[in-house]
Amino acid sequence: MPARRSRTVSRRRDHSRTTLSNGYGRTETVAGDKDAQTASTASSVPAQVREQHAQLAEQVEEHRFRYYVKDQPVVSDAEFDRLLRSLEALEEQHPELRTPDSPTQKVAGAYATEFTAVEHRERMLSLDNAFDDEELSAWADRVAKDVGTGEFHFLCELKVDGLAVNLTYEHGRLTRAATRGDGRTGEDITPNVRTISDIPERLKGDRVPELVEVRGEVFFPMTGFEELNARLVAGGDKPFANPRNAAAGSLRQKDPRVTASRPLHMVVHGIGAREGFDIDCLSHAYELLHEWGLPTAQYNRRVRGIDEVREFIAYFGENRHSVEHEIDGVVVKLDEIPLQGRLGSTSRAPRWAIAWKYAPEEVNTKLVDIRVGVGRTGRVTPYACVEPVTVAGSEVEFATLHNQDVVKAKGVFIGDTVVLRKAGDVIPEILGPVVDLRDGSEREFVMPAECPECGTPLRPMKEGDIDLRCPNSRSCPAQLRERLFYLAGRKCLDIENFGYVAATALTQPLEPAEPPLRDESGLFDLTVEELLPIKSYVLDQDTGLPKRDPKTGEEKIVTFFANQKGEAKTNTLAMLKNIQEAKDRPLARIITGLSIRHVGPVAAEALAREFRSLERIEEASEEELAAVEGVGPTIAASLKQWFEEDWHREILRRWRTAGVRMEEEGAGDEGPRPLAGMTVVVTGTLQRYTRDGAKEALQQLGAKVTGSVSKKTSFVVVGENPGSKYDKAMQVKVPVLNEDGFAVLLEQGPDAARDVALSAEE
Ligand SMILES: NC(=O)c1ccc[n+]([C@@H]2O[C@H](COP(=O)([O-])OP(=O)(O)OC[C@H]3O[C@@H](n4cnc5c(N)ncnc54)[C@H](O)[C@@H]3O)[C@@H](O)[C@H]2O)c1
Ligand SMILES: [Zn+2]
Repeated sequence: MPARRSRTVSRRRDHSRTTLSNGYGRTETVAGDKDAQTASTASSVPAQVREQHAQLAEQVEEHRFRYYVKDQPVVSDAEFDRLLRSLEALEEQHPELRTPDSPTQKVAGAYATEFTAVEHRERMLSLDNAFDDEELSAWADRVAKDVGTGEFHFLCELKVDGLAVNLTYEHGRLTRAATRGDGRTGEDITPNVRTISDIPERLKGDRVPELVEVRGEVFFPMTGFEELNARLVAGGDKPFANPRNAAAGSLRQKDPRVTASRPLHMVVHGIGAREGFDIDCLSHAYELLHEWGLPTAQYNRRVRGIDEVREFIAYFGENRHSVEHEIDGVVVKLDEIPLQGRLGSTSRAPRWAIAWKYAPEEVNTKLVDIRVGVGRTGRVTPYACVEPVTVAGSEVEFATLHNQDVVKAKGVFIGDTVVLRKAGDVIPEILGPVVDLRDGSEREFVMPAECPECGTPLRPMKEGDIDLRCPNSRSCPAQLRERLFYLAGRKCLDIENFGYVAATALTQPLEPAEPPLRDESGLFDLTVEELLPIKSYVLDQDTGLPKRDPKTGEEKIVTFFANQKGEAKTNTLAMLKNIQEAKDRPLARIITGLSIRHVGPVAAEALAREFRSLERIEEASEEELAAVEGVGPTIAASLKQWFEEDWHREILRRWRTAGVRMEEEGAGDEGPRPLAGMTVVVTGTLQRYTRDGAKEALQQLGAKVTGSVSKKTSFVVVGENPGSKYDKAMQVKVPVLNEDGFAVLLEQGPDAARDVALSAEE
């Protein structure tokens, strides 16, 4: 890099006024006072409009400075885009205001004094945006018109949300890397970029060019973001508000060792100055760059017409999160390079490309409070209450925070402005705080010592657990309500007309004093007479707090089961009928509904398949439980603990008395169970049975099928290519059956099978 090209920026604070003076040099300015004065004397634009324009321009400049130079924006991209759009609209009405100095006319960005300023050989531009289909079509029409009669293609690319870099390769060697800066001059970040493993130091192959400027986006993968913030906070440093800022902040470091410690990646999305090779299309250029070892995008698609562009946009609108980096849109480009030249560029953006923006998934909002909720297994989880905002099409008021360590790791304080993200159907989450907006009034979250609903002191279930729990599992109103709601829900008994309000009313009525249910044992004994007098709050499912009437502000109280005449509502009768019908649900659903810690639908299925009745599960030893595929030691221990509680066994007793079927259908009436109590392991490939088929045949006869061989194993059945289980069986002297021996076991029973078993001595 020739020295005459570089200079530090501090000396470049020349014409007109800057909006911020904090030691950073800035090339961007709002229209200087002098311009404004000359213009105001000669123009018809009212002073008020002029003032409004100046203010807007200043705001835009300030936000750009915070975004590009400080890597700490204080507003969301959507908010920023709105500001810029209003500025453009104002200039549309009053074209005189659109001076070359206006922020609408320039490539946004600047360069900080910490870095050496370097000039790009070819300018780096921004992109024009399309926010709706009309804007997209207008652009495409214009391209078609300017291209004329010739054939052309669109190249669709993902718009990676990171920061732009320019890599200069001379004779195949990386000689310089720079940020975009103001488009002409960027910051020299060569040592930092050399630490990114995606970016080759030398280009591969024997056709490397004399010179090429490669443009791309450096990004921070979503998966590494939480970890980075946790690390920063633990070290007393400020967390980043989102992955984009983390990428920019990590790359723009004085000390490249810091950059090296961050998991940065790059995707190539353009080409600048070049010598020593020719290309006809951008897509071909990417192929070349790929051959040279550069990280080109894998999702680009070259298409013929705007309809195919729309398909691409729609596809990635749906599959936005299948990509390893954040995307905020799609960039559509004219692929043919000579035609690009014919269309040319404005002062800030090429006319041959446009960026389609997807609806933003990130917004800034205020973190009003952090409260805790109690789940059905007693786990107490902090959640964020934010000033309501609309994001990804829905209004968000709460975001999950998982546990107190997560709150700490995110580095957020109550009172912070935070970046909230809602991606698709995913539960909203808080990414990070906007540290630059703190005023000192923010306070750290402290985990409460007591259950917010029953006042019992919270504690970890066992030593070393991060999660705190309310140990009052039987009568903590929150736990009981959540358990009942879950029990009645889709995954379990699937009782219609039994939702959160019913669960609340049955367990914590305001009237009468005595609730119909003190735990779930009485569920099947409920009578209509008990339900009619009940009055209760309507609790918010997210917070557990009473909902209020929006008009009066008063807490809502409902008579949920009776109509105004005091008679049962249709829904109430339907609910009671549905409860009775639920007695016949499959065993797995009943098990799931017990809210045994760690026992979800999958484990419940495995247990039901293996033991076929709740009684047998209760009788099984911890070892036997753990041996079941899909169960394992944690769940086995949890099951044992659960059955130790008297009130848990009482639930089962009362349900049984009420007629709940606690056995697998057909259990008990499938005839003799000659293999009851036996444990069998199947290994290797059998000819006449699939693995599952063999298992089922054994289970029907009462045997338990497990995955590991021990002294207690009754038989090991071996097919072709058995593994170490066969050796183990020989070692511990368990009878081994080949496929014929297996048939004997199924048809004639264990004694006959023992006679035909292969023994260790053989
Ligand atoms: N929150 C704030 O305060 C704030 C301030 C300034 C800018 N911004 C945000 O920054 C963006 C505007 O920045 P901009 O002027 O760089 O324009 P832009 O992001 O709309 O488009 C240009 C940039 O897109 C990037 N890009 C990603 N994928 C690309 C691809 N496949 N092909 C070509 N380019 C690709 C390049 O880095 C290029 O420089 C907006 O999203 C804006 O909201 C936010
Ligand atoms: Zn409690």
